[in-house]
Amino acid sequence: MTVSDRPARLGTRRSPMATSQSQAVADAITDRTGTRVELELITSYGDVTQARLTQLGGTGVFVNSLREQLLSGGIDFAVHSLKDLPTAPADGLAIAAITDRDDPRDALCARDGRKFSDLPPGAVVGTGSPRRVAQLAALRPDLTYVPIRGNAGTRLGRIAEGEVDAVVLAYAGLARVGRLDDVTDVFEPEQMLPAPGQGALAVECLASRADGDLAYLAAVDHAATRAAVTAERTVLAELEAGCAAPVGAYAEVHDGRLRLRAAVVAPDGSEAVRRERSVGTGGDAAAAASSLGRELAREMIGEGADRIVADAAEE
Ligand SMILES: NCc1[nH]cc(CCC(=O)O)c1CC(=O)O
Repeated sequence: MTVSDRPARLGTRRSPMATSQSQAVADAITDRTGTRVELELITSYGDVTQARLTQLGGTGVFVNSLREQLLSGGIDFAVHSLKDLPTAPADGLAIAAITDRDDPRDALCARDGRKFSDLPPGAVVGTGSPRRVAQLAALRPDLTYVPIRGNAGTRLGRIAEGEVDAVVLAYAGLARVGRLDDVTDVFEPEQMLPAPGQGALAVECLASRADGDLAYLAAVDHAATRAAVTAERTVLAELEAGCAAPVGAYAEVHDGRLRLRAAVVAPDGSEAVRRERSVGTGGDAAAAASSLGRELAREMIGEGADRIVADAAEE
């Protein structure tokens, strides 16, 4: 028998977004490999705390509980939003697959169907992400940016309650919770670069099983997405920045080339380092992607990007 009797246990956070994306990955695995997959709901610290993301002290608040379950054998593999995954590799764990990326852009959901350019001066925009605040402030210093927490539904609720005039969220996340009707504008990468890894999902498991009994997970790996997010995450790692840093990075494969764009923007939008660079994707794509990210980051550091990151971390 090629298909195991016991379904594989996929660990996921409990939020509607997490369970929706985890179910999509579970279905893709079953479609491509015939392996049955069962969701195990895990509560994470990031889900229960009301603290601002920037005050939680470091990266990984959403992934630690899942990783504990992987290491203790409570689950077989976990699905993470790649942008929530720290760039440092975790001891004993491996990224067995990175699935085909969903729309990586950020989206605006505003009262009265307004576009970003139609928001009146002083309008209140809710977002807890320093990357979003910095890039938005660079475009519209005349708006007021306030932190906001909670899942997508809670954040969208703040508009109806009159607390904010608009919120900015990942388009992919809104799609996963069925809230695309709330989107009134979408930011192109030329205006605002997404978080490294935004829109992509990672399947993580014990390193010792990735080439063993869980080798079938490679069936949902997507090579072009893996190359793109490798380049983006290398920029973040080289800048010694975490997921709460004002760093945007986006790479895409086009006509056989991997094009990487990145921006580091001061929290008030007053200062920015933006660069882009591309490389041919023939040969070892993973190696080309990481050297592309490293070279771009070095250029940016030469222009003071590391200082902007360090200053932002002190605020
Ligand atoms: N930090 C929370 C988080 N992690 C992943 C997504 C969106 C989906 C994705 O990028 O895959 C979100 C919500 C948001 O940024 O609006």
